[in-house]
Amino acid sequence: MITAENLHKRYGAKTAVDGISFQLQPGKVTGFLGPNGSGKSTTMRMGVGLDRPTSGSITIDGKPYAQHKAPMRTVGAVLDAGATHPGRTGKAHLKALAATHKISNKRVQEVIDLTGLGEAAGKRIKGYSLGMNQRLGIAAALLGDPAVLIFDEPVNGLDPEGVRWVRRLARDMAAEGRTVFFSSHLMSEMSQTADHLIVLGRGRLIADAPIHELLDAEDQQVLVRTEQAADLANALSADGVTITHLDAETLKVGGLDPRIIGRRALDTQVVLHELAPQETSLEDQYMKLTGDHVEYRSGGTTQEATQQEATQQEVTQ
Ligand SMILES: Nc1ncnc2c1ncn2[C@@H]1O[C@H](COP(=O)(O)OP(=O)(O)OP(=O)(O)O)[C@@H](O)[C@H]1O
Repeated sequence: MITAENLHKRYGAKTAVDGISFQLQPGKVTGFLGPNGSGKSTTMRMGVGLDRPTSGSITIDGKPYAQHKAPMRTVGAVLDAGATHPGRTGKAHLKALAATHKISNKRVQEVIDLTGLGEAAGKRIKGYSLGMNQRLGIAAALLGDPAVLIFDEPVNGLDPEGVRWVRRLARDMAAEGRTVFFSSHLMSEMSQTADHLIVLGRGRLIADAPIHELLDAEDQQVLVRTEQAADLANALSADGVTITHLDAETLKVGGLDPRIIGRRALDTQVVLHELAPQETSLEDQYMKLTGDHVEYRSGGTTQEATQQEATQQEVTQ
């Protein structure tokens, strides 16, 4: 279990993490989302003792990382997959790490097999592709068979097969009862991998919820097709209901459950040709949540920026 309590980190005048609290549960993949510079890596680094909180705490199973006697057996982390000795072979690197925790060579071979490093394990790390480096980082994290896994952007630079592999690994590890904390800014990745999401914006917590809640909580839109669009719009109109006429026979309805729309149509003898709830994508949801918390914005027109701000206002209202 990973617990953050009022965690702060400042670098000089820069506040990287601004008073966040959360508790991650075992048996779940928790996705850690946020725009560039929002404090994800800093939080993870503090989790494994590579950075010290300015105030507050982050603990693993009730203790700061550094106080665990055999940290590799408690937490496996992939924070900077490139942090290896380039002249060593992957296997030598893993053996050296294993030796620090009295982990057997048998286990070294197990993680080599588990991560699909295969023959590459016998080659020097300097010749590794980004994907091989990621696999090596993950192999190192798994060496101590830890109950907590912290992966910072583990799918970065991986090919589609590699991405699928990491996704499956994260799910399998959680299914075994481990706590899996996984950062990415690929929303599609999160929607397929995470059970729970923690979203940061400019160092602050802006969401901490099961993924389905983030998707369902949104005012779901329902597409309705009928030749009696005007009659149906009349029957549905009420406070809190938004109705957009997309064309003469198509309405987009917000603020009403599709079952209620169907029931009203029946009551008013309107024949429906289509009644289709529109999926809110995690991507949309994420843009809405973080719209106001982006530190590094890519060049866009003023209109785009204004629209983004308008969207944010809708969310906060
Ligand atoms: N060692 C450091 N010294 C000074 N500022 C830092 C340091 N590390 C991080 N920062 C700043 O803290 C903020 C948070 O950075 P962090 O790397 O944690 O964000 P992130 O969410 O992981 O971003 P990304 O998705 O780009 O990796 C950024 O503004 C960053 O520039």
